Amino acid sequence: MKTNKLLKHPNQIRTYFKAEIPLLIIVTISGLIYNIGMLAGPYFEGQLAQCLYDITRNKATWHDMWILALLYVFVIALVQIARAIKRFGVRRFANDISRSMRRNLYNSLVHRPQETDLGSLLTNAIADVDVCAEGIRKFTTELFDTGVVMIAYVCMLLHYDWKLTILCCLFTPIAYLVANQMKNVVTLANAAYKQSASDLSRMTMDRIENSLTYRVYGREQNRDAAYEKALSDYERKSAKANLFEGSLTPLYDAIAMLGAVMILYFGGKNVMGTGWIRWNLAAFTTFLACFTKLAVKTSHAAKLFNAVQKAEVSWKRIQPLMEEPIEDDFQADEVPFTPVTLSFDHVSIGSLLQDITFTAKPGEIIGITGEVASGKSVLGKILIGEVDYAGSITLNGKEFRDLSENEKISYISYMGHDPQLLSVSFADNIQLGTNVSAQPYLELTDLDTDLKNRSIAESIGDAGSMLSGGQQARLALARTLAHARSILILDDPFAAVDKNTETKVLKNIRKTFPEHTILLISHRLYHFPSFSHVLYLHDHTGTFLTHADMLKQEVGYKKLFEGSDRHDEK
Ligand SMILES: Nc1ncnc2c1ncn2[C@@H]1O[C@H](COP(=O)(O)OP(=O)(O)OP(=O)(O)O)[C@@H](O)[C@H]1O
Repeated sequence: MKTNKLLKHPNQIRTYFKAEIPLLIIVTISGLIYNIGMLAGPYFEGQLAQCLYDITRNKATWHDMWILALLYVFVIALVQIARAIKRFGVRRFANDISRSMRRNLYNSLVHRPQETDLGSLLTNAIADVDVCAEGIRKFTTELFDTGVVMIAYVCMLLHYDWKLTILCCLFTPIAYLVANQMKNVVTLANAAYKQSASDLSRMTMDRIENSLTYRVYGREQNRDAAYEKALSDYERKSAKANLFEGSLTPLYDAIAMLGAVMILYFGGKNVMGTGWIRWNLAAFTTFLACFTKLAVKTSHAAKLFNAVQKAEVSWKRIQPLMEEPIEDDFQADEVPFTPVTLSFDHVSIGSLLQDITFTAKPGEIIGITGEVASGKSVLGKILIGEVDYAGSITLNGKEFRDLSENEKISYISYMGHDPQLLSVSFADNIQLGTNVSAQPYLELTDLDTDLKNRSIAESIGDAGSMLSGGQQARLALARTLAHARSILILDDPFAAVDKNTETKVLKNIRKTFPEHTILLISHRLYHFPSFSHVLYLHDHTGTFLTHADMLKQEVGYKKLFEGSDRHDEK
């Protein structure tokens, strides 16, 4: 049934079935009515044939025939209604499963530590969800349309003549074994065909990409000959693969239908009164019709297993991605501000950084700097739960790793390297669906000057494509500040901003957030002298001092600081 709730235990397939129990009951009932009702076809065909025979012998009338025909139409109509209900139910069931899987998958992916390529992971995972849902739909359909109906047909056959049933059904496993043997040949032919197709497209790409080189070096003729050879190979192999594949079903059907010869012979004897059992014409016709329908169904039985197999492969890929849901209805903006003291105590991140110890108090700005790739950004990402660490990090004495997701969110605001702007207006990018007023933050980040002739309701283009790098950075900063929590982590917020604007914005930040704890990661150190302390990352560790002391003690820091100034003078 349609649900907007995230399912608990999303990594167990039964979870999705459990959520759909009412729908499954409807599918089961309508599926049983439809598939058992399928027996009505052969039964009425037999009765009609018998009735016709009886009319010729004056044992029945055309009126009887009419009644029988009407009854037949009525029963078939009922069966078809059940079929429609079942089909609708199965579709709905598969759609619901697809929706639940997508919701849970999306939820676990957005709460996952940053993946290297989340986009392609999500694309592949969604494709797998589709295969899974389709597999479940096909399995449910085939379970009734093939599984249940086959059992019903076999029961019907056994009821009429069990010896003849065994005899004629013997051909089905033989057909299956032969088809299975053929399958290996078909698989080999298909593999050769796919290989040939891939060789051909590789050669085609090579001809297109390197045509100039081949022409300049006079190798075109040689390439033409090789291409012709690959083309002929492709034609031969594709014809072979198609021929084998196409012959599989007719061969299966031909062997399975040999059972019909048995029915004609032994069933005929039953009608003549010299067989194992006494039959009238109706029994003979019903038995034959039932058998032909069963033979056709058995040739589809493999579908049931194929559907499951395919879905299983996809499920195995997405299962590890399905994590327990995290409900997103938490509103961090509603949590009142509390001044926070942040302490790092002998924190290490693998071999990248060791023994980082410092304390940042409310109202302080800590400048974090270091050489390229020294781990500045990774350090900031610890506090958004993206990076594992050893040692201890406390917020007002509470261990960071013991906080719930929501507690972490309510303490920390983070602005990373990538502005991650949405393709909406200036205002919407800042507000993010909340009631916060955008204008003060545009002023705070000096964006209001840029917006003199524009409206804040104007779109910023695809992910901010209509803004300069500096404007993108300041808009991202405005958004972070509009949702400022106790600790602000700003990773290179002024990378694309000129010095004057940087000075102005920093002054505004100090004024607006006097009690916040701010970690400012930067390559540019103009303002570091005014910061409370500096954390300088070098040689896989960090030194924490005031700017003045750092200048005296760390030559590397001194060079960075002087380099920053010189760079600015240019
Ligand atoms: N979780 C992690 N554990 C260990 N190393 C990591 C982790 N994540 C990234 N790294 C590596 O750490 C190195 C430092 O990355 P980081 O982005 O923190 O550098 P940075 O000091 O911010 O550099 P830049 O000045 O270029 O911005 C990179 O080589 C990166 O591949």
